[in-house]
Amino acid sequence: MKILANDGISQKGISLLEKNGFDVITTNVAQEQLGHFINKNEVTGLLVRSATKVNKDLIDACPNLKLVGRGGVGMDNIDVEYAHKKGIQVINTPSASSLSVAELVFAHLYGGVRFLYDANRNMPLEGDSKFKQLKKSYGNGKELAGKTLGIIGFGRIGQAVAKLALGAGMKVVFFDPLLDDVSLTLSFFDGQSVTFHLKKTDKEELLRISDFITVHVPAQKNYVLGKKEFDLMKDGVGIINAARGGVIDEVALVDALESDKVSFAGMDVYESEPRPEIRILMHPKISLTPHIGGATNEAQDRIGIELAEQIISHFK
Ligand SMILES: O=C(O)[C@H](O)COP(=O)(O)O
Repeated sequence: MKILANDGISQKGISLLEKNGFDVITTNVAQEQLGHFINKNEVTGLLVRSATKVNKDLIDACPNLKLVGRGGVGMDNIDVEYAHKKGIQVINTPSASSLSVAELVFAHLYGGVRFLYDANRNMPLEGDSKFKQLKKSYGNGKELAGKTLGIIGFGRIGQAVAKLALGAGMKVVFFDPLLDDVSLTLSFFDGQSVTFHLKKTDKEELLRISDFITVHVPAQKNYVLGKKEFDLMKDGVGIINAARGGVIDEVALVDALESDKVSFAGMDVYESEPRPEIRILMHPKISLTPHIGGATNEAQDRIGIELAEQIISHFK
């Protein structure tokens, strides 16, 4: 059986598949040529990340496709319902990248409260006075410890973020329409553990009391944070979006940054991807990353292995 990993797959995933008799192709075929390539090479399993779109057109063009695997969490680039209708199995790896996304959220948070994104851009090549001036302008940083982190969406990634926050000495509040109380156990390297019991907070209350807000929900039809929500927030709040573009209204976000309602934003995903709007790209109070939440060696290894194991058990 031939598998095309069109957006790449870790070597560990490839090796496991090959050891079990699968033929793995790792070429990146352009969207327009994908249907032709799949048919010509008799590919029956297509693996993707977020770049390749598995839409109705592609599914219709590939009648011999039996499985689509998403290396990652979000399935918004796959027409899952239509694939199922055509008898195609669709799989993903819902938990393999949670910790990596959570760590990126913290990279944005720690970077935000100490102005790292701006300091990097502005460090002078020479000149004592410019250095002194920057030292002063970045002289009112904040500690995360003791502050309140509001987490909207409390699935695997939201909970992984919460664990890091609790470990960093933050107070955590969460809102998730599907959950009430959650117990989280933090395990330490020496085998000790601590369990925290968290109660769901009302969304409005979360917006009012949080010093930082991070969103961890799937792709949405409506904004989760727009003008109405920004208006309710504390002055100087920090905002993180490592979930999906379209979850936060970017026009309202830029307005809130300009009025100092929001002090900084950390963004890994954009309403317009892969080319974010220029006002987002150039904004001095936004820390930007190019959709790399799950892009660590560890997460990609776990993803590759999990995909391979699911494929092996499905076809054997
Ligand atoms: O949904 C996901 O798993 C993340 O957004 C990662 O997307 P990527 O696989 O394109 O990096």
